[in-house]
Amino acid sequence: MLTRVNETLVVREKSDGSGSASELNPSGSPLSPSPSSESESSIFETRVKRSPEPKNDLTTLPQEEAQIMSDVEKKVSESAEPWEEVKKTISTRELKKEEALKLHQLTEALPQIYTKVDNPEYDEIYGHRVNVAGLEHVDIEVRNEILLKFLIAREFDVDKAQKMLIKSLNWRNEFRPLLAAFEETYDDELNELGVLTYFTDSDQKDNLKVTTWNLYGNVKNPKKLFEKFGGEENLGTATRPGSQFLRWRVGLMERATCLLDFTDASNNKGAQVHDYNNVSMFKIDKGMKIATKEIILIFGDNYPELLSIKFFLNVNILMSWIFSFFKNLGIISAETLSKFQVSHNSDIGSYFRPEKLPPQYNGNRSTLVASLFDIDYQGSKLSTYGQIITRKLNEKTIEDVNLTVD
Ligand code: HEM
Repeated sequence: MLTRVNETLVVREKSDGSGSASELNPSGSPLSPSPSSESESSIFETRVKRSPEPKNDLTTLPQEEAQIMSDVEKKVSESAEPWEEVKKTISTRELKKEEALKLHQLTEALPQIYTKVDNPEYDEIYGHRVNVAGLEHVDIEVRNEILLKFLIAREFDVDKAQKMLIKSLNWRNEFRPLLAAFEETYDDELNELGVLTYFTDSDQKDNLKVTTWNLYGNVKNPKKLFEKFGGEENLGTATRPGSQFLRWRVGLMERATCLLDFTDASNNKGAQVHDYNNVSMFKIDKGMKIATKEIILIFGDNYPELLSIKFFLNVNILMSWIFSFFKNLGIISAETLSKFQVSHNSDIGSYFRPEKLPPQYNGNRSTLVASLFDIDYQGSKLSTYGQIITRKLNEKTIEDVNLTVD
C-alpha cells in the first residue's frame, strides 16, 4: 500500500475510478518523516568570443530575424489583447487573466533574457527552441508551455522566473544534457540502475506514460559506486562537466523529457520510481549523499513542473529517517514533496495496466518479460532542433580540438 507524503494527489484519476485515491491509505501520515539566415558556424561561439558591441533587445539576432520577430510581435499586438493571444497558446490548463499577462510579459522579455545569458545563441530547452516568435524551429505553443513551467515554479513572479530561466539556459549551455542523453555511453554498472518506460495506450493514466525507474536497490556497494563514478575527483573535462553518475542520471531524465508532449495535459509530465529493494541503510555513505544532493538541486533548478508523481518502493520502516534527512536539508520544494508516494513493497500495479509490468511490480505481463529491462524504451529521439544544436556542439568541439592541436 502506498502512503502519500502529504495530502496532494497528483495523478489524475480515470473516470471509472480505477487506481483512484481510495487505493491509497487515506489516513497515511507522512513517513516522517535557426533561421536560415543564421550563420551555422557561429551558433556556439561563447559570449566571450563575441564582439563587445553594446547589446539592446534585438542585437543578439541577425537583422533579418529581428525584422521577422518584430513583424510577428506587432501582428499579435494589433489583434486582441496580447494576453488573450498568449492564453490561446496554452492547452494544458485554463490560464487566468493575471497568469496569461505574466506569461505574456515573460515571452516579451525573451530578447532581454538572451542579452544576459552566457551564450545568447544557446536557446534550447528539452530539445525545443525557446526564443522569439518567427525564428525557425520556434513552436510558439511548445515554447509557451515550457515558459509556463518556469513561471509556475516561481509562483508567477516574472522576475524570479526570468532569473531561473537564465540560470537554466546557462546550465544547459555548460552541461550539454542532450549529449549526456543521446551521445554519451555509460558503464554497465550505471546502465543497470535505470530504465525508461513509455506506455502510449490511450487508457494509460494521465502523466504516467513516461516513467523513469531508478533501481538503486541494484547498487551492491554504494561506497564503491560513488568512488568510481561520482564525486569531485571524477569531474569530467571542460566540455563534459559533472561526474559519470551525474551525467548518466541527467541523460536518463533528458531522454524521458524528450518523450513528453508539452501541449498535451495527459503527457506533459513524467513519473519517477525509486526502487530501494535490498538497500541497506548501513551502506549509505558520504559520496552517495553528495551526489544525491547535487542531483536534487539540478532537477529542482532545471526541470520544473515535469514530475507527476514519484514512487519510493521497498522502503522499510528503518529507512524512514532518510526522508526526514532529505526534508531537513530544505532543498526539496513542498510541491515536489507533495508528489512522493512511499511503499514498503513493490506493488505499483494499480497505477499502470497490469499487462504492462513484469510480475515484480505486480504486473502480469507475459513471462517473456521477466524484468523491467525487457521493456526499457530505446526510442526516445531528439527533436529536429535538438539534432541541429547537437550537431553544432560536435562541430564546435572538433573546432576546439583542432585549435588546440595547432
Ligand atoms: C543505495 C541506496 C540509495 C541510493 C544509491 C540513492 C540514490 C539517490 C539519488 C541518486 C537521488 C537523486 C534523485 C534521483 O536520482 O532521482 C536520490 C534521491 C532521494 N532518495 Fe535515495 N538513494 C538510496 C537510498 C535511499 C533510501 C533508503 C531512501 C529513503 C527511503 C531514499 C530517499 C530519497 C529521497 C527522498 C530522495 C529525493 C528525491 C527527489 O527529490 O526527487 N534514498 N536517491
